[in-house]
Amino acid sequence: MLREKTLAVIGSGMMGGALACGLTQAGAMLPENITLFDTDQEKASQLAAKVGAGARVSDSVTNAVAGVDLILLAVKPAVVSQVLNSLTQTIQPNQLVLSIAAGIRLDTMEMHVAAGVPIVRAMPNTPCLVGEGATAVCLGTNATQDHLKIALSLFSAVGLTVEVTERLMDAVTGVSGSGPAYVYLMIEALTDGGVKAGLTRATARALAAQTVMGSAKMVLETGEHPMQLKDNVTTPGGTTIAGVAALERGGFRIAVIDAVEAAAKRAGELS
Ligand SMILES: NC(=O)C1=CN([C@@H]2O[C@H](COP(=O)(O)OP(=O)(O)OC[C@H]3O[C@@H](n4cnc5c(N)ncnc54)[C@H](OP(=O)(O)O)[C@@H]3O)[C@@H](O)[C@H]2O)C=CC1
Ligand SMILES: O=C(O)[C@@H]1CCC=N1
Repeated sequence: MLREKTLAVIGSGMMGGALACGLTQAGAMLPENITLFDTDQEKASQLAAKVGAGARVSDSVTNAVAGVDLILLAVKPAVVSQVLNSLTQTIQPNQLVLSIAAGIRLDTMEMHVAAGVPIVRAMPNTPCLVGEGATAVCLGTNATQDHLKIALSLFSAVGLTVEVTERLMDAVTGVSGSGPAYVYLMIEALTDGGVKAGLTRATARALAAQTVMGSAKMVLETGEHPMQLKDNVTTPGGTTIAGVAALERGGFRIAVIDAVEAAAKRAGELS
């Protein structure tokens, strides 16, 4: 179903790039069905080369979206309304707008499109690039179950996808939209710890990243509570409990909770 669709990606930055490349790498979309637009045309051309042979670059946002099935808004939140305003006459109700902008609500976007245009709001994350994204979607007033199916098939091609009510989108942004950054800090810190303990940086980084990936897979695949999985690692009187105690002394858990809360609050401010 998705492979026959045409897609315009507006904004060739980190997330537009992660989705466009992730979708073609997964074989979910054909490069020749993807048109890229960015105010910096060179950036769009560089992305097109990564998306694959046949990916198009448009010289204007109007030309990019005219007649395509799907329009992915991957610009910064502050310019979403401006981009939609410039396209009010162009976007038709038989097209589907997908916005990934943090904080920008459906009702705000609906004010800038013609009557009947369906919009799906989504919050993906950068691991979509490697098919391991986590995305939440919610439907605008004119979006039907068919539009939901299309959105789910698009984001599910590059990872896990859930549907939430819109009031939870800022929370999603705090957990999984921004979450990869917290995990990278953890990987970097684990790596530094390994280097401090005598490992080469390359070895420490590989071990740290694989440990994060393996631990995440254990949570997803065993269905066990993370606390149980943690207990399974902590041999009585052993090494792990010494490390866990050090993390608790450093306020690790509350620091992560505060990070999610701060990011969610910031998403709310962007609206
Ligand atoms: N990065 C992430 O992990 C995630 C980001 N998002 C959302 O995705 C969106 C994009 O974020 P991100 O990719 O990080 O940002 P980037 O700045 O990397 O990408 C946005 C791109 O859009 C370009 N741009 C600016 N104005 C226009 C315009 N009018 N028309 C077309 N292109 C334009 C920007 O150019 P210039 O740099 O010159 O402004 C830039 O190249 C944001 O709304 C963000 O909230 C959602 C989930 C995760
Ligand atoms: O930092 C940001 O605002 C975007 C939204 C979620 C991840 N990156």
